[in-house]
Amino acid sequence: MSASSPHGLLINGEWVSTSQAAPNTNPSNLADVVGEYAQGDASHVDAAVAAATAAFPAWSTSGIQARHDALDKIGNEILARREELGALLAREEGKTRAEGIGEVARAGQIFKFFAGECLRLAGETVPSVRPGIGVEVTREPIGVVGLITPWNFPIAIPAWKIAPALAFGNCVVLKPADLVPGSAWALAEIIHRSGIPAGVFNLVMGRGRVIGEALVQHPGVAAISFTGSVGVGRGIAQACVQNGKKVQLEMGGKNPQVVLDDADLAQAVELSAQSAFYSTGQRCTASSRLIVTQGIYPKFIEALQARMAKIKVGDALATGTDVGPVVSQAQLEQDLSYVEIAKAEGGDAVDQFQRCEVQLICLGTTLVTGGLAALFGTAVHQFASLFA
Ligand SMILES: NC(=O)C1=CN([C@@H]2O[C@H](COP(=O)(O)OP(=O)(O)OC[C@H]3O[C@@H](n4cnc5c(N)ncnc54)[C@H](O)[C@@H]3O)[C@@H](O)[C@H]2O)C=CC1
Ligand SMILES: O=Cc1ccc(S(=O)(=O)O)cc1
Repeated sequence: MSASSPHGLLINGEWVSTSQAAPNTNPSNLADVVGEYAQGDASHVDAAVAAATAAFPAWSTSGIQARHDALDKIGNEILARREELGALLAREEGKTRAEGIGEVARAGQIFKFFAGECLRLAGETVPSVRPGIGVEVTREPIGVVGLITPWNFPIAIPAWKIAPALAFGNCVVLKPADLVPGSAWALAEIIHRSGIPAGVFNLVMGRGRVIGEALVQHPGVAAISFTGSVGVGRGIAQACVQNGKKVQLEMGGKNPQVVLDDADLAQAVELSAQSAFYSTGQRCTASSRLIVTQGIYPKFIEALQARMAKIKVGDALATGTDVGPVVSQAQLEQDLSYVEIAKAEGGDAVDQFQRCEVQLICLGTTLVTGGLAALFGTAVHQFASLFA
């Protein structure tokens, strides 16, 4: 098939169509379908792993200059197309256009950084305790790596994982998040045209329980790198240990922001507002818990509420929007359930809360005050523009 819609899988350097495809919907406007994207099954994982396995001997010995040149070229194209790809990202994920462009630029820089790393591959020689014996430490590729990525950074997190894997001579099967296949597909298309050999990089889109699990269970996959929820990550860790695979996990976090009596009020308010609400709070580094000492508490809360009132929530692509929609209806429902938990755990009031027009999946910005020690006692990674 061609690279046109429905967007196919990339296996062994070929675009592959499937019997199933899924729409990629704009969370700012549910009537806007970004595109149809192929949904693979376990047989596509088998084919992608076989292609990557076949490509591995040549790629892993291809030389650092060839790998540098490929990654540098990919990085340059991403950077040159940052506006277009940033708009696509904002359209499919709901972060604002500026945030989308910033993320795309970051992805381009990541490829260029790892292009540089190809050229300074180093090892170590260390003396042994046994006379006349030397110890040499070298870094070697491990084979085929399966990369499973989340929806909140649809291009930067794939870039974090793909670029170093390729730089050090591994071959890749990427399974992007089902909600946001568009940015990953665009990235795959750029990688495909960069001239890297067929099979070195493969894209298999589809459901986590189908494609993700098939990758994790596949005997031909030497390592898995995963970013996503705690529950899924735990299951992946167990399966990888059982199957003798290397595994790298980045899962939920719960980031508190501490504001002490002697804080610079304006700076503390700005950092808190940016950290909690921008990117719709859908960021591993977002703060979701505020710990404020008593001396500054009243003026801090008042100033934070005034700052929140200025945040414009709306269509991610519209001029002037500060905070775009929540990524999906399911995530919105999860976010709303956290507001209820916060209230049930002793929150006094929901001070700011906006829901947008029918077409928008929006949470708005929410602050729950009071009972701070009790609030969200569980280590929930809430991913909502919500401060408790
Ligand atoms: N630390 C972070 O950056 C992230 C944290 N999260 C947290 O996870 C919550 C839920 O987000 P989800 O998208 O539902 O995360 P998720 O963990 O379900 O999905 C992440 C990736 O894993 C895949 N996946 C799902 N089930 C799988 C399975 N059984 N085996 C292998 N792969 C599987 C998904 O298709 C996706 O590509 C968020 O609300 C947030 O709290 C989500 C994304 C990123
Ligand atoms: O989810 C957390 C996250 C993901 C990506 C980045 S960056 O764009 O690479 O800086 C930051 C935070």
